[in-house]
Amino acid sequence: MKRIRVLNQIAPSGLALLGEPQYRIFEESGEQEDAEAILVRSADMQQLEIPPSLLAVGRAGVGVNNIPLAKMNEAGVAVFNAPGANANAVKELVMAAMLMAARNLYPAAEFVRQLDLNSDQPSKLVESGKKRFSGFELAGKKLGVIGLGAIGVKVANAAFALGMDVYGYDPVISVHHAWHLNSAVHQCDRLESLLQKCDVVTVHVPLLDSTRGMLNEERLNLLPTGAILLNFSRGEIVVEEPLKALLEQAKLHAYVTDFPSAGLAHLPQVLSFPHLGASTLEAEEQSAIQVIRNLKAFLEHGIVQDSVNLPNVPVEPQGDGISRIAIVNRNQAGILAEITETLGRENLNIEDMINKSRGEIAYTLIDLQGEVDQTLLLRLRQLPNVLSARLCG
Ligand SMILES: NC(=O)C1=CN([C@@H]2O[C@H](COP(=O)(O)OP(=O)(O)OC[C@H]3O[C@@H](n4cnc5c(N)ncnc54)[C@H](O)[C@@H]3O)[C@@H](O)[C@H]2O)C=CC1
Ligand SMILES: O=C(O)C(=O)COP(=O)(O)O
Repeated sequence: MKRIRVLNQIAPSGLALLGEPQYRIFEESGEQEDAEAILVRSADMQQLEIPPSLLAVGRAGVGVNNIPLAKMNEAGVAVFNAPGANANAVKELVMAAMLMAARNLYPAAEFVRQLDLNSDQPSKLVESGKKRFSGFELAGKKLGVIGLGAIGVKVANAAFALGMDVYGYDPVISVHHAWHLNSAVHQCDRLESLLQKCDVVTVHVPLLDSTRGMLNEERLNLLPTGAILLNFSRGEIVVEEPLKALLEQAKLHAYVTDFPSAGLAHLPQVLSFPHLGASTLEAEEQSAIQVIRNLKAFLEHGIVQDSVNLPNVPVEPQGDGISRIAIVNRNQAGILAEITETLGRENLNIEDMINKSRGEIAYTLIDLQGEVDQTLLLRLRQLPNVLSARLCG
């Protein structure tokens, strides 16, 4: 039985794929030492102790900044996410946010909530108040999309359909996403040129060392007066103090974010949501199902698909009588020879073997004739550059 620890609420339709008797799902931290896999959404795992039994982490969503990736690499633990699974949910919220900000919908609705509609002439109150909330149309305005991945491409295409003139910045765009981007989207080679010209700017990059504080004082100051900034990516991508100053000086029309902060949330030009981007039934189900399928394929057969730290190794298992060993190792010269030598000493005949690397880490999948015992796995784990070794199944 494989034990799966769940750190956040995961869609039941996904968890249903991990049925008994093969799997047992638990939440309590007391049993943590035994978990072979952890399922998580946004719970912070940075300080979590990694149990020696852990083989994999599944993030039912996209962002993995809550997971200590370097620590996972060092422990030979595979980390999976669900690329694209919640992109439509985020796109729809971003479009709603853009419209809310351009048409001042939140303060307008608040105004109506406070009106005395039982008065003699409620329509007079409505009509006299509405001029305070006059907004602008999106059609014909320039939208800048920073990060053209699963979400950015959908936002760019939807904005184009609304009649916006769309600019995109992504120096490392994938071929897959480039194929799906409307060809009318203008390409910006420099972030600065996008910021200078766009009336609305939306950011869709992952939180990495290279993107933390990417929208700093110098860059924020390039935004045209009256611009709207949307951040449904991560709070840390925008530097708060200069943004606050621009909002207080009314140089920006609005900041709409999914990541509320004490320093900004109280400002009238700020509209904050409680990290709602992926909180739809559809996105929650799709994310859970997608990541759990990949997690199962890894635990049961050593197959790697959509991992954020291991290379893709989509090799189906062979027939009966074949044992499969999965090894996560440092990507260093000589390690394969050490592994095959260790197997040779046990007279084990290799049927098939694949080794793929990704940065500092490599993954080796070996199909063998016959039985594999715990002593062999222990010997493999003791090799200096082996991070984890296990028998699949
Ligand atoms: N508010 C919410 O509930 C959600 C927020 N997110 C956030 O949105 C982020 C993006 O999600 P996806 O589009 O699904 O990810 P993705 O991986 O498909 O796209 C990210 C894009 O950013 C680009 N990029 C990376 N560094 C860049 C840089 N320095 N400048 C410009 N572009 C850069 C990449 O090339 C890639 O195309 C996630 O990492 C997460 O932080 C994602 C889902 C839900
Ligand atoms: O997928 C992401 O990156 C998100 O930010 C969504 O987070 P959540 O799964 O709603 O906690």
